[in-house]
Amino acid sequence: MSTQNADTIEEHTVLLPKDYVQKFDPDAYLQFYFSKNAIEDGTRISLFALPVFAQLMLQTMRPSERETLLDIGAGPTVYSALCFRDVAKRVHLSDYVDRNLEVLHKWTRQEETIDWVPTIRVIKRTEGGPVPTAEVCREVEEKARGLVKSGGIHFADVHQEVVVPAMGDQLVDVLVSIFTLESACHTYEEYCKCVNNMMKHLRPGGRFIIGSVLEDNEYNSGTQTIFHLLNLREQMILDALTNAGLDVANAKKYVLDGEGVMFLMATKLQ
Ligand SMILES: C[S@@+](CC[C@H](N)C(=O)[O-])C[C@H]1O[C@@H](n2cnc3c(N)ncnc32)[C@H](O)[C@@H]1O
Repeated sequence: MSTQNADTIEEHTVLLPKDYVQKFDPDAYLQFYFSKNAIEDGTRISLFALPVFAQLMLQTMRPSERETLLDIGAGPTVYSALCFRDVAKRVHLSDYVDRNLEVLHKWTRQEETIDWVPTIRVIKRTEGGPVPTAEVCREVEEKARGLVKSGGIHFADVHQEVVVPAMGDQLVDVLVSIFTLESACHTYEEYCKCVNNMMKHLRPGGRFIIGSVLEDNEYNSGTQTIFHLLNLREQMILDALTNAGLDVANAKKYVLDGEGVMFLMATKLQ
């Protein structure tokens, strides 16, 4: 996700975790990562890993064990709801930035946001089967939208003891967080604390799914707005998850070296 190369090192401002509320632009982010061109140009590793995890959950958990899913730091994106539409009955999307939550609300009202069909096509390709028709894509999106309407759209702050206050005492069966903690944290100590905070929303025996950037210092959130990332080695993430009570030894993990990302699904120990 770095924007520098050796020949053209340019001075640029790197925004910090505290700048998300002021400076994160949901439209620029969606355009940069989820527009038709962006989806067709690059591999979205998440759209490969999440459907694989979804399939695994369908095979290993009874329907009654996977009713609720919470995505922490979803930003303006709905791809977790799209990927896990057959896994859960209720999907809760949450984020720190009100503008992101507004975009999610717009999507539930079927108002114009980004066109999710290119993303749905990639998800369907990962799931296998024929190239989906426009009607199939519409059904996938409608199902995901229904799940989010049954769940909710909530404020989240990973730095708080109670990350998503709107969840109250309700523990979820599946907790998802993609590219959020390394964006929200300055130090590894903070990171470990935030993992512990998040994990309080997951029931023992439930699944935690994390997507993380590895060993990078910054990323482009669209229109050359560069945000800081906490530089994490894989082992640092595994240690934080182990200490937070996850069964890391038996986790399902994808590390894509060329891409500098890791996706992992682990069970919360009883
Ligand atoms: C790189 S984006 C990832 C968005 C989405 N999960 C995805 O995969 O495209 C990082 C997200 O972290 C959110 N974030 C930043 N600080 C946060 C905090 N303290 N608590 C929760 N989320 C936060 C931002 O608002 C932003 O949506």
